[in-house]
Amino acid sequence: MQILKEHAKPYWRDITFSILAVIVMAGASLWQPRLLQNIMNAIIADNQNQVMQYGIQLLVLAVIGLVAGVINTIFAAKVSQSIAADVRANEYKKIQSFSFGNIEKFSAGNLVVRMTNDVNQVQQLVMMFLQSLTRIPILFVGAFILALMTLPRLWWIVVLMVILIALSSQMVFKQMGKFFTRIQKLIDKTNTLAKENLQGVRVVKSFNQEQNETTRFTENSDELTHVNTTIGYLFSTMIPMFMLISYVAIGAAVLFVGRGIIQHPSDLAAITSFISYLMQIFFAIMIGGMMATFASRGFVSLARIKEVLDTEPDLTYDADAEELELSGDVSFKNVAFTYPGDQKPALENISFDVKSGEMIGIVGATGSGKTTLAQLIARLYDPSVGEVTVGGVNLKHVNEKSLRRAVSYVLQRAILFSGTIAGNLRQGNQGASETELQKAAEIAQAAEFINRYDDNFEHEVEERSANFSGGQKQRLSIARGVVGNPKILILDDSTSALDARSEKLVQEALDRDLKGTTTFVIAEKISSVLHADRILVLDNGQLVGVGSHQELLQSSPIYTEIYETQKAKGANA
Ligand SMILES: Nc1ncnc2c1ncn2[C@@H]1O[C@H](COP(=O)(O)OP(=O)(O)OP(=O)(O)O)[C@@H](O)[C@H]1O
Repeated sequence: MQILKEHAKPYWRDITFSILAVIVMAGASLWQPRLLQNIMNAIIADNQNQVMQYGIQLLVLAVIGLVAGVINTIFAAKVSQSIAADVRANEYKKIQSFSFGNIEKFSAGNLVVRMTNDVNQVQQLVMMFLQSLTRIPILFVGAFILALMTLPRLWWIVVLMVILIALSSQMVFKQMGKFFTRIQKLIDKTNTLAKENLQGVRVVKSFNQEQNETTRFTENSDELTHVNTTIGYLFSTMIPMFMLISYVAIGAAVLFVGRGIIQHPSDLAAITSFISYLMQIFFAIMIGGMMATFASRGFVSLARIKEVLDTEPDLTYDADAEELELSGDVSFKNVAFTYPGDQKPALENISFDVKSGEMIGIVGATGSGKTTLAQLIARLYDPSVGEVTVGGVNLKHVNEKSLRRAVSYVLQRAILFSGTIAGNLRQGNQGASETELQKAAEIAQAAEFINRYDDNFEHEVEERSANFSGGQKQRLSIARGVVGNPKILILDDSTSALDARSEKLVQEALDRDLKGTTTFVIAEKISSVLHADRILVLDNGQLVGVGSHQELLQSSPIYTEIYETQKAKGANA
């Protein structure tokens, strides 16, 4: 609720107009039966003048109600759309401040649902609130009082009908509330399944998993349909049930009034207006109940959005930290790191110093902690123990801009964004000139294929970069990494999709053109780091060897074993 209050503040004027319009609407609805009663009495009394007078009043009232309805809808739609847009923007802004760890905790798919489906629910909640929240109580209380005033001796019919409808609607709506929570969870799951399936479409197809994937998705989708249908059934039984109660009430009223109608002819007009009020009470309870149930769905969404907005980024930058030109020196001092929720540390007791301009290879078995180490240099996570410094500055106190300018991290999986090649490369350096783009592309061995396009760097990158091969994506990703001429470049297995010749050309170009840059090359194949100044050998999260290739062959059994195994397989040919 706090979120709604905060986001509603800028729109208080529109909200006031909308609520005023709704009050007028409710007033018009309540006054209509009264006027009809007056018209009928005038007809019975054969007073043509009064019939005309009330008839005109009825017409004016209808127009007022209509205009108020339109005004209410316009303002309610405007306010609900604006609040939803603000909530969505704030959520997006918050998510941008999240660390890797924060995002992993929610999962990307789940965050997308919280920014789309949940925001839509909140928008509907606001709309409903502005259209019905004031109207329903006014209508209920007004119709209740007016019904009693119209035919006071039938008070017991009104009270009995209210009790019966309220009790049965409470039963039905309580049941529905449970289903709405379940629907939300199923929508989350459906989205995750669809996203996983489409993103991993190549795996699905190559492993012939279409049938299994379809079954998994269908089961979930069927359950969603089942819950939605059950809600539909509940509605379809609820409405006739409520109608029955109100018709019995109307029947009773007609019966009791009908007996004395000859003695009291004015009761004929009163009974029509009494019936109208009974119907208004009935609709107020039913719509109020429905609103409360739908609102419960909106409140579930609000709570999910609140969870995102209330999450503190677990990695923040000191706003007062001075912007510096960081050097390429990197130090790890007794660093240990455990992923959130994990028991076992991914890295333990890591210490080393790297000087500007050095080329450092990082090798080790799968899961030994190579990527984790690289992520600590780029400050995607903070170490659990110890400290990491870049250019002599502890990363916990570094200026964010300085760090991003100094460190460029080319990820294991090349990810490009839809747009143009130039747009993607400039993510590494917004102000890069055409010449700088060309230079970066040449280092990454991407110039050759980019220059083959008529539109060169303006060539389009499709969604999920589907129009590029794995090797081309990696080259573009490397080009993006070097275009800013970083002080520190981390290549996390970034040449794995390149043939041996291209890989060698990239390494030679890096040696030649990024001379002062400290380069960390994470590689599965030792052949990729043979020429490194030093190689760090990781094993099960521990640093078990540091030295040149030749030194490690003398000093590190683990390194020698990996090297020999790869040599035997011809991997380093
Ligand atoms: N996001 C994560 N959450 C929890 N545990 C993780 C996460 N990422 C990695 N790990 C765990 O941390 C350990 C080190 O993983 P890391 O990715 O650093 O290894 P790696 O040497 O780079 O492996 P590879 O060569 O396969 O890329 C592994 O045991 C892995 O399961």
